[in-house]
Amino acid sequence: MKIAIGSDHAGFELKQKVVAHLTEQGIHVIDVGTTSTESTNFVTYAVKVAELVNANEANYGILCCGTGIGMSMAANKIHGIRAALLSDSFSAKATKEHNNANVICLGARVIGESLALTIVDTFLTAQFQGGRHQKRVEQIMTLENKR
Ligand SMILES: O=C(CO)[C@H](O)[C@H](O)COP(=O)(O)O
Repeated sequence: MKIAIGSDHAGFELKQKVVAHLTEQGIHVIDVGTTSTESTNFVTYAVKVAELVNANEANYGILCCGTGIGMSMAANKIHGIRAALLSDSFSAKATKEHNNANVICLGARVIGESLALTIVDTFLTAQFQGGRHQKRVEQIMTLENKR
């Protein structure tokens, strides 16, 4: 499995924790930056991660900013991306099982490191259930074709 990950300055420290956590598990991580806590703009990293997911160079994307909100807004503007802003493990499981999310967004100023890592693990190990959810995911994808 390959994971693309990115953050702005506010999400940088959490991103580093997630990178270390995934690398320890032998997961291939593509880190698109940022590389410090120096102020930067989150949209740049949301686009880089989204493009890696769309190019199938990464199976999933993880985005960290202060709230996760801006990252989710930006990522969801990119064709093919279904980004979920997560702050609990129930939703982390459900968004893979029901929505087949391909990007998750975390708010470093909202949730702690431990919960963030639990959310990441829960999302990555859950499986899309298909069935009744397949049509709903297709309906979401149809929406972006109408834009
Ligand atoms: O959460 C975010 C976007 O949703 C950003 O991380 C946040 O807006 C950055 O704020 P600041 O420039 O004041 O550190």
